[in-house]
Amino acid sequence: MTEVSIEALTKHYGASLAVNGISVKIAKGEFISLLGPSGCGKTTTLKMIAGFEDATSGAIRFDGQDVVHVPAEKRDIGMVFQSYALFPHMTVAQNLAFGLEMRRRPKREIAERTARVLDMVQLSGYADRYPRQLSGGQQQRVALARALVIEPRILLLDEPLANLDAKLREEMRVFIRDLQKRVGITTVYVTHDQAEAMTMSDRVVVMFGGQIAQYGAPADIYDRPASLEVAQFVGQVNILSGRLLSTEANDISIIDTALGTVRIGNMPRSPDGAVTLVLRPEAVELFPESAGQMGTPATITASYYSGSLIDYRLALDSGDTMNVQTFPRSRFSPGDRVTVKVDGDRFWALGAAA
Ligand SMILES: Nc1ncnc2c1ncn2[C@@H]1O[C@H](COP(=O)(O)OP(=O)(O)OP(=O)(O)O)[C@@H](O)[C@H]1O
Repeated sequence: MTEVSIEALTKHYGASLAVNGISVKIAKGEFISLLGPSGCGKTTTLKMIAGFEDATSGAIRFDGQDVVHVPAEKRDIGMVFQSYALFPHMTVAQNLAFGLEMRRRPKREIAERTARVLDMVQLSGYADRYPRQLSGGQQQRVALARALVIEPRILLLDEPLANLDAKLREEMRVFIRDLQKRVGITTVYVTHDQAEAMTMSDRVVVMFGGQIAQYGAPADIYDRPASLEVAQFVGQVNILSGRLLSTEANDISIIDTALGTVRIGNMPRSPDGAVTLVLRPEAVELFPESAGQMGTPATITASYYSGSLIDYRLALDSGDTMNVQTFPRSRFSPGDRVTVKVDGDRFWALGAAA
């Protein structure tokens, strides 16, 4: 297993800055995702780790050794692309054997390793098929097998599931993650799909405009986003403006919001006392007004049913609007009067220390 350390890595394409001084440490055997919108520099970062692009400046270390000047073929990387990139005129077994033949491994070893890795990706019976005789998901598993059969130090995947349909994509997430854990290989995964990054990764690097906006465990990024941009990129969010009323001795701030007073720890100091709070739609509970619960009164303005969940839009009596997501246990209709309740620790103040 290999530790990867990226330090102040920068890439210019002419005058444009694709990657702007990013630093990331990836522990041995860790699975991290580079997550961000199109053009944020994910693929360029991956290509620099692989050695397909030269860095303009900065360091990339594998177990402490700077590989910036090591050519791609000597970096010992396994790579999987969105497009599979299988050799169409070769069978599955030949596709897998190719990298080992290039490394001049003995025939017997090639046969053994190919069979073992095909078994790992559950394609043992498919060795003699050609790529065109396989489904998209099977082709991607062959691409994964081909990357792993050379027993690389690091596995790099660039949007590997983007060509698959939604259901298969979800199955493949679990498949790749399980396989990665079994093999125990340090892995960097590029995606613009937040659900994919969240479900698969130990840690997620959120990138915007060539820079790192946040690097942390999925739950930290979701529950304690570093900025509004991160909060919005990784899920739906309600934004509430608040006003600091007072601060208690234990550094708990009391904040006035449209949902009542909220207590928040480690708040950043703002000169005018203004605070921006974020609240995930599923952190909100709704009760019929007739139930007489304590909370904030509101009216349902729209509802969207999606099977397992319902999304509501609602208008608070104060005039603020909110999105709420619930299980379809209690069904409300537009016009219904409701009481809104939120557990105090579900609020997150932007700029607060995580
Ligand atoms: N070979 C190149 N020459 C010039 N500019 C490039 C080149 N490759 C990438 N860029 C630019 O660098 C920036 C980062 O591109 P990159 O492909 O790394 O983004 P990305 O986050 O992977 O996006 P996507 O999800 O669309 O692949 C973009 O502005 C892109 O236009």
